[in-house]
Amino acid sequence: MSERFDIDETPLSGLMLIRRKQRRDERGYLERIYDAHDFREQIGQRTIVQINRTLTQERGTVRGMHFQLSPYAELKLVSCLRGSVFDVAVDVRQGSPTFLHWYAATLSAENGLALLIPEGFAHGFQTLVENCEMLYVHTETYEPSHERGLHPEDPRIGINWPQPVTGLSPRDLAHPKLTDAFDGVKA
Ligand SMILES: Cc1cn([C@H]2C[C@H](O)[C@@H](COP(=O)(O)OP(=O)(O)O[C@H]3O[C@@H](C)C(=O)[C@@H](O)[C@H]3O)O2)c(=O)[nH]c1=O
Repeated sequence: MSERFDIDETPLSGLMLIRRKQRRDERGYLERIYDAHDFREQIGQRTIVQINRTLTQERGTVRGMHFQLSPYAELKLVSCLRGSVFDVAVDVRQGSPTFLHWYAATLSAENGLALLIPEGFAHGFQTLVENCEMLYVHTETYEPSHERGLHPEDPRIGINWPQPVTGLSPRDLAHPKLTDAFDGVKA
């Protein structure tokens, strides 16, 4: 039990839904984004190596679905600090009973929700309003040669995006759709 967070399991083992508990006073609030002690079970021996922030201006924009291959596979804590996003993780773990299942949560500053996404998941999101800011806490360095992606509209995954998918980057548009040959990654 943590004073700073609710940490809940999702239907996909290892993928955790986090809720930040704000400390409010007349000035506003303080909330913790990451806590090595509270997340010790999930983080294990990993270390935080980078923290990134993005701004996405247009509503409906999708970024994703991204993951890195071993030895750069990573756990990431994904939080929304402004706006509201439909945040999605897809299980791509070889042999997983929930292989290619997806889980989504609406993340916003107001609801204080975040996803803690371990190795073996692809991640992406769709902005539900304009000007969404995301904060990523990563346990591995960015290694473009080991980056891979799933197409956000891959019919084999069937993510139920709340809005038409727009704003894909050239890289995300080029993600190939899955074939039977894809049996996942070692997590
Ligand atoms: C991810 C990343 C990108 N970059 C550079 C590469 C490029 O010039 C620019 C934008 O990169 P991208 O197009 O990959 O950005 P983006 O599409 O926002 O990538 C992100 O998407 C979400 C869904 C995630 O889960 C993140 O981990 C990350 O993959 O920033 C870094 O320098 N460091 C990084 O860690």
